[in-house]
Amino acid sequence: MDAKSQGVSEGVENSVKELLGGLDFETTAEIEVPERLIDQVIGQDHAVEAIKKAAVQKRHVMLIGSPGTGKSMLAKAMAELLPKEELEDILVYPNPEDPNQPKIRTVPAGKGKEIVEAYKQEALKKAQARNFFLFMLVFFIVGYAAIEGQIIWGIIAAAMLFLVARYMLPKEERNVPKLLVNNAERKTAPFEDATGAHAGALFGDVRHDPFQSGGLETPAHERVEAGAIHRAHRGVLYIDEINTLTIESQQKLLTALQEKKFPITGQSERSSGAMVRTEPVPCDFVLVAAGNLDALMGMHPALRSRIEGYGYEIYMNDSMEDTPENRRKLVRFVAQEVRRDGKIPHFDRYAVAEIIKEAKRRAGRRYHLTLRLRELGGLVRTAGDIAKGEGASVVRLEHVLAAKKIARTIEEQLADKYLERRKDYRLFTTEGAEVGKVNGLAVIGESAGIVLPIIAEVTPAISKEEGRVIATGRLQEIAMEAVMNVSAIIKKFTGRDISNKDVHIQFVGTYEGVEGDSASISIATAVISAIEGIPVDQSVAMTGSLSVKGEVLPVGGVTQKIEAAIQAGLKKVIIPKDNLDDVMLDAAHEGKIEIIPVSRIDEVLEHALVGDGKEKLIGKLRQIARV
Ligand SMILES: Nc1ncnc2c1ncn2[C@@H]1O[C@H](COP(=O)(O)OP(=O)(O)OP(=O)(O)O)[C@@H](O)[C@H]1O
Repeated sequence: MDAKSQGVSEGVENSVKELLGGLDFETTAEIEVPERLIDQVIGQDHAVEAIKKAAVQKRHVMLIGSPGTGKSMLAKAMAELLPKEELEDILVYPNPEDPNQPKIRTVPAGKGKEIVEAYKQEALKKAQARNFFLFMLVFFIVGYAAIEGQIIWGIIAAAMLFLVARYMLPKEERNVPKLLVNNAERKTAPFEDATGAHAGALFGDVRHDPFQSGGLETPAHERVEAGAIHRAHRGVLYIDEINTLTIESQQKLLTALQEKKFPITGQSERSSGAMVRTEPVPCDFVLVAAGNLDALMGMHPALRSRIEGYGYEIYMNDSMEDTPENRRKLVRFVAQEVRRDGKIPHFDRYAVAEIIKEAKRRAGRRYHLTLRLRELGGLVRTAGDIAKGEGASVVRLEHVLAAKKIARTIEEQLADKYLERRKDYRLFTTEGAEVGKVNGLAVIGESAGIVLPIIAEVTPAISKEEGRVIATGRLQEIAMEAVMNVSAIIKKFTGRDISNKDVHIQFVGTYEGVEGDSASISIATAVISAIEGIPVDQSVAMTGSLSVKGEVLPVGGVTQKIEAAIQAGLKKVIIPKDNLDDVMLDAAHEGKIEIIPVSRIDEVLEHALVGDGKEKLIGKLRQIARV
């Protein structure tokens, strides 16, 4: 469908084209996706280079960074780069000299299965010959007894013979080796994700045998189970949140890394498996350890230094620059995710543009695109599911917008609830004018905006020596500092001596998680309004930090704050001029509020205050500012 038939104006079409980095396509079905996983990784060029080098040199890698930026994807990609020809199968054999120390053999990949099959055939042949002999013997005994008229005794004798043969004679199948690690069907080197694995799953285990004698027991070698370190032999072992492994496990991991082989023994001390210990089992893997910065703290120093000394440590990017090239990569990302999912339809260009807009919004940084691509991929899938549910053959803009409503973060959902509750109590007003009351804006968590009303009252000082600034509501330290700065400005700009006054500032209904000094222009406005007795327009919301010179400085989360103001029904929003480029409203919010960029406090007051006295005050402020 072209722009005209979708009723899209030329202006919108141009901005979509810009968002798509100039790419021209109808749906993502036309976008080429590279074959290899490593070429699909977006925005982590440094990590990709290191992984490629590490794969050639078989080095260990440590990836540190935020969740969902592609750490496990890189580890998987590394497994694809390792040579498949070197893969081996690992077999465990019974040891006639010491049954508790099974033997270990390696053979080229694919051979293991053949060997086990051959042993089984051999055992079957022997068993068949023995059973035939046994059958003949029973037949003769019973036959002979029948001739002698002693059939009952004959049957008893035959049964006993059968039991003896069953339990006493050696069983050929007990000598069949077990295939511990089977690489026959592999198309690439193994990738083992051992995140959160307990010791048994990581280092292998020997199962407990409830029947330990009398010919009923399962031979030790059959009870041996390989661990992730063994299955990762000649491939990649990936462990996320490496610091959550016990120190003992990290120590063992270090030994396995150094020795490149590690015997398997029963992990549970009181089980019969604990007596069994195999010969060392090969585990020549590349370790890709991952985690956030905390992971480094909780890591065994020797293990860390092993990786440092024999590999690469990489810090993952959280965002990438917003360039046409990188936007094109995100277009490819949508195509990749659609193909990977396999069940959702492809996206049309407007839907992809909205995803890229969201990537800008989520970056939380000017001129950047987010690289928390797992979350963005979640949005892609939700939009796909909605489209599919409707029976649509392509995912369109409306599906992405609907998905954005569903795929809200916990913080955003919390903000919704907060807003709902506050509507009940009407903690803020959206019309009229009031003295000393301002609709400030704040963010909770990283992703949700809220309206944060601020009230200021000025009273004669209680203390005889000097007035004080008293802040109530649960203010965090930074906000408290903002209050202090503001009082300095007030003294300077109002020209009034407030040293004999107490200024009370209340953050209405604040709760944990609100922080930052982004409320300082709101505080200043509320206090100035209270001192001068000039009312504040309640249909205005504002955010911005204030310097002691009266400049309005940029703050974080403007988009989310503006969205909160729109949802609260406010008409105008004052933001720092420097934040104008950070505003990334989606289609549902665009044009719903008047955005006023400002760079000085007098501009804030110009737009926020109403009534007499206003012009005089602002004139005075400007005069002071010029001095
Ligand atoms: N840099 C990237 N390039 C392309 N796709 C990505 C990237 N990062 C994440 N993805 C997508 O998100 C999915 C999840 O990412 P992945 O599991 O690799 O994240 P992670 O960093 O290992 O997160 P965690 O530490 O929480 O496990 C990937 O399978 C892929 O679809």
